[in-house]
This record gives sequence, structure tokens and C-alpha cells, in this order.
Amino acid sequence: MKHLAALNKYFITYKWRFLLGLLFTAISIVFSIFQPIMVRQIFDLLEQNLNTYGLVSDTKLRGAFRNDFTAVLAFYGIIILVFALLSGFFMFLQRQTLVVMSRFIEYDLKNDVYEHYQRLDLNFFKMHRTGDLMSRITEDVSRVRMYVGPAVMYTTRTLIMLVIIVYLMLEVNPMLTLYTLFPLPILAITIYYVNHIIHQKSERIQAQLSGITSIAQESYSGIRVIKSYVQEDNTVNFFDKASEDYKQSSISLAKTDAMYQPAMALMIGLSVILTIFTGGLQVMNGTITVGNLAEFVIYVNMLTFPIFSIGWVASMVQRAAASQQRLNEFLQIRPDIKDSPDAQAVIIKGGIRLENVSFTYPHTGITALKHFNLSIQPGQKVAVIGRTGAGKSTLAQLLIRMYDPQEGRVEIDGLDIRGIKLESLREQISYVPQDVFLFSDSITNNIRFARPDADMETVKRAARQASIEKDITQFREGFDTMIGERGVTLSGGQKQRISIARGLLKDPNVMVFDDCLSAVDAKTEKEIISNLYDYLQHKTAIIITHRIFTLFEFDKIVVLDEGAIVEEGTHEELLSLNGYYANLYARQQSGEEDIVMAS
Ligand SMILES: Nc1ncnc2c1ncn2[C@@H]1O[C@H](COP(=O)(O)OP(=O)(O)OP(=O)(O)O)[C@@H](O)[C@H]1O
Repeated sequence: MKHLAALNKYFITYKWRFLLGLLFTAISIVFSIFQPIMVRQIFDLLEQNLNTYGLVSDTKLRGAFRNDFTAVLAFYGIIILVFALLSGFFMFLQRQTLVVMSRFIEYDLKNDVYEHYQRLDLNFFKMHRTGDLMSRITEDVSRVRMYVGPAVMYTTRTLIMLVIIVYLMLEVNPMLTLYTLFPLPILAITIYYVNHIIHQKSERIQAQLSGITSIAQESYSGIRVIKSYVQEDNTVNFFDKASEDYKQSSISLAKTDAMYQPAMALMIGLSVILTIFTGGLQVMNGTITVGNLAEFVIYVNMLTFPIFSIGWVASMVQRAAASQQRLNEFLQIRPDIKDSPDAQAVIIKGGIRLENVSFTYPHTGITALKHFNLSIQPGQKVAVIGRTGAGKSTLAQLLIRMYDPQEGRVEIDGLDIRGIKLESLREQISYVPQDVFLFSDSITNNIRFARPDADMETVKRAARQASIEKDITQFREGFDTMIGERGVTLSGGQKQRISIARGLLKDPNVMVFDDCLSAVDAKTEKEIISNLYDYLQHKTAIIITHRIFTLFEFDKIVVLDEGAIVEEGTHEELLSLNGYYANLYARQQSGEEDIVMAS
């Protein structure tokens, strides 16, 4: 329960709506209470006048008596109707305030969680599954809404109703009150347990359903692999098995559900019978009137739903508390990568220095860089070459502070990057990642993602520089072409070039290209490299690659192996070393570079 305290700030934000909701609840209940009171009066009137009516033998008088009595009944009927309408109207207002408030809180909470996710660093996302993040922001937030909305609403309704009705009942007869209320707690406890079982079963079904969804999703995404390995039947069997489990669980839930309503009706029926039986005895004793008995029967019916809701609300609150606990767990995580209090926004010219940098990935313990040193002057172009897993991408990650090194320092223009505001740092370094990610949006918007204010001409220029403009204009809808789920309508090379265009559009002084030409053919690669040559004239550029770009005159080429530099120099200097670089160059020249890359 203590976890739910985190939600109090939202109740404070919407306090007026909340208080108004409580007021409407109370008014609605007060109007509904008039119904049993009116019924009691009608019954009492009937009882009192029935004997007199029996004694009247004159037909005319009997007629007049009946007419008068009908008029009184109609009057009571109208009053009951009016009060019922008023009660209903305030119930409508109650829902409009409290339930609407819960929707506002759900909206705020969802945005807060999403905003918090955005602020967390990469390590957090590596440590938690996407499914987990998704379910917290959707299912957990929805469950919490059930607490701030329906649970609060039904609890206040139940409390106000219980206080008023029990007071009225005690006024009439304490003994009968005890008998009448006796089965109701049993009803509440039963509902709580049945709800608990239903919830457990529903959870299981939900988990199975998301399992089925992931199987289906994965098989659609991997349909090419499934077909090429002729695994359709196996995939179908796998899906069948998951579906069968889901069906069995659903049938079991339907059985429990089917018992729910009859069990409730039985409990309520028992309560009414008990009231009529004990009340009837009291009427015969003359302790209460027939009207009181009728009034009690209505009270029992009125209390049924609130009592039922206690069990329901209790399990709802329990679930909401568990969900809020999960949300709090994430909301309390603070990013490791954040601005230091004295961090400044600077204009980056492009000088880069890594001094004795060692970095180990925190969640795997893999050391990717060891005592690494590198110095780049503003405007220099540097190639980083090395085997797979050598630590090349890690170097790029450290430059944009996706991680901080455990040892050593990374400097930009002589300033430790931990002293530069994160936003300022990342805004001024363009990083084209190795793994392309395109959004399900138009090509324009995907490129413009780097600079949302860029005009169309600038977007087209970036596309031209990335050698993708021609391809785009050949699409029926040109730059407006929508990229399907994960860019399925594009080839690997096209996706890479759109990603490069996005990086170029940003146009800062420092550019990092992380092996982003691997899926383009040699001719296009040449074209892009020659475009880049002009584009990068006055910029600092780090080009991570597996291939040697002879067209490009690098100021420095570093060869990485196992997290450290093993060769460093210009093209000529490295060739004369006759080491890894010279070997790779020789193989590339003879068209064998693929062998080298795989080694
Ligand atoms: N996010 C990560 N979490 C944990 N370990 C990682 C992560 N990324 C890389 N590594 C590990 O760090 C080491 C260096 O990886 P890195 O991606 O920097 O190599 P790379 O030289 O860029 O390789 P490639 O050429 O294949 O892209 C590898 O052993 C890799 O397994």
C-alpha cells in the first residue's frame, strides 16, 4: 500500500475535481436513501388504512377511499421517481469528476513514466527487456488508474452509504440490523477470493496471449528465414501448442466466471431471506412495522453492490499497489550519465583526446577498451579499423557519452566531456550508427529527425550527399514515401544511406560514422566517399570501418585490437609497418577482404 503514496501528488493536482466528486457522491447517495423511506411510509399507510377500508361497507365511500389512496400512491411514486432521477444525475456528475480525474492522472502518469524512460541512459535499456518497459507503461499504468478512479469512487460511495444506511437501520431496530448485515462481510470476503482467483487466471491468460503475439510477430518478421529453411510446419506446431495452452486457460477462467454471478445471487438471496424471516418475526411481535421490513429489504439490496465492491476494490488496490511498486522501481532509477552541476554548454570546434581510457560494459563485464590513447586535432579525419569486437563502436559510444569510462578521460577541445552539458555535446556530434534505425514515417521525416526545422531543400541536399536522392525520386511518392514497419520496403543499402543523410543533415563540426557503408556496393561507396570528402572539409571526422578507403586521405589511421591501438599512422606509414593494415590492404586489393573481415 505504501507504494501508492507516490500517487498522492496527482490527487493534490486534481484536488478540486476530487473534492467535487466526493460531494456529488454524497448528494447522489442522500437522494437514493429517500426511496426506502418513501416505501416504508407507503407500506405503513397501507397497513394503517387497510383495516379501516375493510370496515367501510358503503360502495361510494369505498370508491372515494380508493381514489384518495391511489392519489397518495401516485404522489409517493412521483417523489420516488424525482429522487431517483436526482440521484442518477448526481451519480453521472460523480463519474464525470472522479472517473475523468482518473483518466487525467493516467495521462500524466504515462507521460511521466515515458519522460523518465527518455532520460535514462543506455545501460538501463540494455538491462531491461523492451516488453517489460512496454508493460509497465501500459498495463501497470492502467491498473494504477483503476485505483485512482473506480477504487476511490466505489470506496467513498461504500463508506458514505454504509454510514447513512447503518445509522437509519439502527434507528429502526439494532437486532434486525445485526441479522441483516451478518452475511454481507462473508459476501465481501468471498468476492475478494473469487476475484483473486479470476485475476490470477487472467494474468496467466495475458502472459500466454503476449507469448502467442510474440511468436506470431517473430514468425512474420522472420518469414524469409522460416521459408528458406522450410520450417513452416514446425512454426505452425509451435504456434498451435501455445494456442492450445491459451484455450485451456481461457476455458478454466470461463468456468470460474460462470460461478461468480450465481454465487453472488445466492448470497444476496440468503441475506434477503434472513431479513424477511427475522423481520417478519419482529413485525408479529409488534417491534417494527411492515413498512420497516420493506425498508430493510431495500437497504439490503442497496448495500449489496457496495459490499460486493469492497472485495472487488480490495483486490484492485492490491494489484494497483504491485503495479505502482513496479513503476516506482523505474521512476526511482537515476541515470548514471547526467549533467554535472557545473556542466557548461560550449561550442565544439572538434579537438578530441582520449587519455588512458579503459571501459568495461557494466552489465556484461566485457572490457572493450584498455588504456586507450588517441588525439585528434580539429578538422582532422581519422579512420578506425580493426577486427570485429575490437572496441571501435565503443569508442564512438564514449565520445557521445552513452557511457562514461571507468578509467581515464575523454576530452573535447581540452575540456573533459563530463563538464559539457549532455545536450550541447550530443547536439554537436553527429553519430551515424552501425545498426540503422528508421521510424515508421515518411523518408523526409526520417531524415529530418536530425533537425526538425530543416527545409526541404536541405533535406534533399543531405540525401544527395548520401547518394540516396536518386533512389528516393524513383519511388512513386518520392520523399513522402512511408517507410514500413522497420523500413521493410527498403534495401539494406538504402536504409544505411537514409541513416547517413540523417547524420549529414545535422551538420555539426564533429562527425562519427560507425561502419555505415557495409551494405552499399563498391560504386555507391565510392560516390559517398567522394561526396563526404567535400562535405567534411572543415570538420573533424572519425570513420569506423572494416574496409580501407583509399580515395580518402586520412590524417591518421588507427588499427584497434582487443581494445587497444596496435598500429597508428598515415596510409603510407601503416603500409610500411607491414602489419595488420598492410595485410588488409593487400587482401582488399586482390579482392579478398571478406576473408580478412571474417577472421
Ligand atoms: N552494449 C554492449 N554491452 C555489452 N558488451 C558489449 C556491448 N557492445 C559491445 N560489447 C562488447 O564489447 C566489445 C567491443 O565491442 P564493439 O562493438 O566496440 O566492437 P567493434 O570493434 O565495433 O565490433 P564490430 O566491428 O563487430 O562492430 C565486444 O567484445 C562486444 O562483445
